Amino acid sequence: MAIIEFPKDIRWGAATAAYQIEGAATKDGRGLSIWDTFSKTPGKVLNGDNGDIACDSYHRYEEDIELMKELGIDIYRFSVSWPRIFPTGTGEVNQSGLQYYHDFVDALLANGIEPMCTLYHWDLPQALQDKGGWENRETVDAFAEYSDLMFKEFDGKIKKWITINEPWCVSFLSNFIGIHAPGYQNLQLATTISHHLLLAHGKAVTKFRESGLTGEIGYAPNLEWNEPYSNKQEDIDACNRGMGWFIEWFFDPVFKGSYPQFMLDWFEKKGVTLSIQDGDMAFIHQPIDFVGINYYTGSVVRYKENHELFDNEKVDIGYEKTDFDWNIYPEGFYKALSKLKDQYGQIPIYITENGACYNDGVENGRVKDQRRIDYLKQHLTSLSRAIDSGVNIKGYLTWSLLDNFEWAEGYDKRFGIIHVDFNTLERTKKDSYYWYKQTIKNGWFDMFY
Ligand SMILES: CCOCCOc1ccc(-c2cn(C[C@@H]3NC[C@@H](O)[C@H]3O)nn2)cc1
Repeated sequence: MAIIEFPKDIRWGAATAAYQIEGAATKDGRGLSIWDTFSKTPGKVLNGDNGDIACDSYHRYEEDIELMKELGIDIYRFSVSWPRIFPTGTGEVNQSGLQYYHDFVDALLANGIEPMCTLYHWDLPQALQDKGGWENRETVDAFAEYSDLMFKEFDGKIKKWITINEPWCVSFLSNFIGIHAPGYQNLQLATTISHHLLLAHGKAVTKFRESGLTGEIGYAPNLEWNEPYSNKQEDIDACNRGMGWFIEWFFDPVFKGSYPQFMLDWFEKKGVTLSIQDGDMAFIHQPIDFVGINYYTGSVVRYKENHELFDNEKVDIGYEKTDFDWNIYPEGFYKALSKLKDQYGQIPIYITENGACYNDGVENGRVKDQRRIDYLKQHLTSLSRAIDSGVNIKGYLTWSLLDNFEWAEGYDKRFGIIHVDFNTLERTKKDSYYWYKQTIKNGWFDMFY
């Protein structure tokens, strides 16, 4: 017996995002997003998949909420499709879009499930991209306008707001590595965008505070753990640069009011500079109520001269991997959360994404995804270790409730605890759904059962 137990007041939830599950891409006045454009650009998304239909949750959310209710979660993280509210990103409001989210949120509340709303989960209105997207500071102000409208429109219904999901993915994965929308490969552009995203976060927080509305607001960075291959300083430094790209670069401005000097110096060596205007850091640095942490994987990393962006390389030392070919590295989850506490103090943390890609199918009405159960056990154990070590964990929301559109991987990569047949849209509860349901009910689990 190895019982892993959780505090009685921890929140248990699940997470999704608009473009990945809603479908109804042109329904009821929704405008185009950069992911509508990107997914229909040949070669960008595996199998040419797109979000036109996805899980059709736009029409099936009542069924999804029934599944959430049976699961026993008390909080559900979803995102709002910005182009459903402002079809061109700013200006005229689409009342049908607002009404859809009122109907959805009302149904959550009627079923005793608290909505946690992500305002930006990557589906930038294409009309804003056409004017430079996140490189253009006008997009920052458009986001503040959109956020302000949402705060006031949903006052009293939504009390947990997330401004930006995974700013590292939005900036560097999408504009330097280039595998996500809009798909550029320019380090200066990506770094400028990372600053504008944090500024957008800050201006939205300002709007929220000025509104005087009740509720909590935060953002949801993602991070990967880097474990030094050896105790050689060059390997340790190589890991710190790799993690600095996810942690210090996106945490220091918010929690310390400045970018980390070691990262600024490194970027300067790469010919990259940041144009920070007067007042920017004050917006970014203002207090927030929680931080959402998205964790999936970690790697062993060592120094490699003149290699990639940070003179480092991942070393595959044979860790078991998910069907996304990511290391299963639960130790990194515990170490990352401990690092956040050591460096930034007792900020309230919600785990806003954690889960695994396993592509098990339906056999005789059942999905035997034991590997996902094992992944969840290992990572929830790391979470328990972090809680026992004093990390201020407020909740855990698994990614994801449903199999969905996994960006550049399309529907090929399944993260759900509920299987979705993308031909029939039939939902099938996986073994992991039942395991998670029991764990939520008990508030504990047995590692070996
Ligand atoms: C070829 C080089 O590749 C470099 C790294 O490439 C990636 C790709 C993907 C990710 C990635 C995907 N996810 C899951 C999502 N989080 C938000 C939610 O929408 C989930 O769908 N998190 N991180 C990271 C890095």
